[in-house]
Amino acid sequence: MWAQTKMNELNKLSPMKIYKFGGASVKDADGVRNVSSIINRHKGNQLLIVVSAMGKITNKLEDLTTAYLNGQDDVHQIFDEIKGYHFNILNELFTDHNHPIFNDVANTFVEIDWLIEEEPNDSHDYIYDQIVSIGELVSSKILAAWLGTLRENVKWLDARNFIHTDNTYREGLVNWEKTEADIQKTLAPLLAKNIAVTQGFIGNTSENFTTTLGREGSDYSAAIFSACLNAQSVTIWKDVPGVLNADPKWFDETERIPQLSYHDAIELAYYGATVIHPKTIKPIQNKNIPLYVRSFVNPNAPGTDITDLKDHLPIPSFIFKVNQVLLSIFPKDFSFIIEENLSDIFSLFHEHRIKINTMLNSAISFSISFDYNEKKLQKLIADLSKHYKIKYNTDVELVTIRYYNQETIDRVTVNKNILLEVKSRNTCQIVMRDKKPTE
Ligand SMILES: Nc1ncnc2c1ncn2[C@@H]1O[C@H](COP(=O)(O)OP(=O)(O)O)[C@@H](O)[C@H]1O
Ligand SMILES: N[C@@H](CC(=O)OP(=O)(O)O)C(=O)O
Repeated sequence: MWAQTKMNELNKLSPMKIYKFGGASVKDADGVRNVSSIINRHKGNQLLIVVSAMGKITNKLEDLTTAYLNGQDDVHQIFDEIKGYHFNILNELFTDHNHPIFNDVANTFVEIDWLIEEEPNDSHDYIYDQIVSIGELVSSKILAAWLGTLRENVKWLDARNFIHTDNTYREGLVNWEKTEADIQKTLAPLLAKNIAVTQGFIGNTSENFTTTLGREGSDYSAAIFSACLNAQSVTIWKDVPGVLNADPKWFDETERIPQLSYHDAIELAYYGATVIHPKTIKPIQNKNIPLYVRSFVNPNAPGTDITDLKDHLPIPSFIFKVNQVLLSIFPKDFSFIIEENLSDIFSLFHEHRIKINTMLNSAISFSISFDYNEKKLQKLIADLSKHYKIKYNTDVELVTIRYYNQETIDRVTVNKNILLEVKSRNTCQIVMRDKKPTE
């Protein structure tokens, strides 16, 4: 009660805002300039900027990790490409090559140099986090340095001093109590006098080792900071005009959703609308903080406001996932699938870190669709086959329609064979594949 009153007072006095910029927004020097000009429109302090690694650098850092762990010859070549990419951006931004940012970035990369000199004896997930986190550290340093040429009171902050996690490397679980305490004690007073640039995606264990929060986790970082600061709002700047009723990469005619409830946003993100990371909404919903999705290409355009709106989505929304596996599991003796079998099956999915996208059970089979990954699939099948008979199809698609009707189902299933269909009151999921020309 006391803490809540104190937080409300703090909020009244210092209405902080959070801006989150993803990799696409800072993929080159023009991107850094554009992002800085968006930030620069904000008057005064009390702004925290959360930034991801530049462009597709996280994928490149993943390649580097794999090459190092496998002892491949191209480790140094991949690392040089990563460094070259960042130094090209720096050279384009800063004419003064004595600017301290050049050394700062070089020193950050030295962490990787030291690591890859040694044999990879630590756990693979630990090594992954130590390498991949460098992407966010470098991008935030570059953005802060460039912003510092445009305005005063810009501070670079290490998110690892605030976001505390357990030691589940690659999927750090946030210690909310410790995180909130540090953010309120140290970050809130700093933001009163500065605007700060920090990293998405990364955290720290109690033993001071870097963790990551799961791929695409920077939106989630922005939500953690917002919730712990009791911020006035959080804005995530994207390459799209807002949340649309389908991914424009797959759908030609999309519509922007101007207002969205937290509830619908959670559902869309959960089913795979990649515009928002699924973990993002809950922390800010708990504090009733509005989430604005805006276009960094057109920063004055209206976008989408995600709030505690009571109305549901005004139009049906579609989420496509390609490259799915549909796997059906049968008891070897053709007995019924019972709770004990389900418990076995779910444990194996959990053990192999496979996220279930949809499932359906019948008397003698249980069918599940999930993202295709050859290695994980083969290991899962090997384990399941000990007790069950397995049938599976790869290369199938999953479409989820929120607020569906027959017309929308007919629209997405033209020339498709439906392999599985699951309906709840508001959501329909269909696993399907292209009809063969003879069908
Ligand atoms: N319903 C949707 N509305 C808008 N964009 C969507 C939707 N579903 C998927 N997307 C995709 O999300 C992308 C933006 O998210 P993402 O690439 O993760 O951003 P960032 O990495 O910059 O944070 C868009 O380019 C778009 O292809
Ligand atoms: N760079 C990390 C974290 C992230 O969220 O990035 P982005 O905001 O560009 O999706 C990743 O690619 O997974």
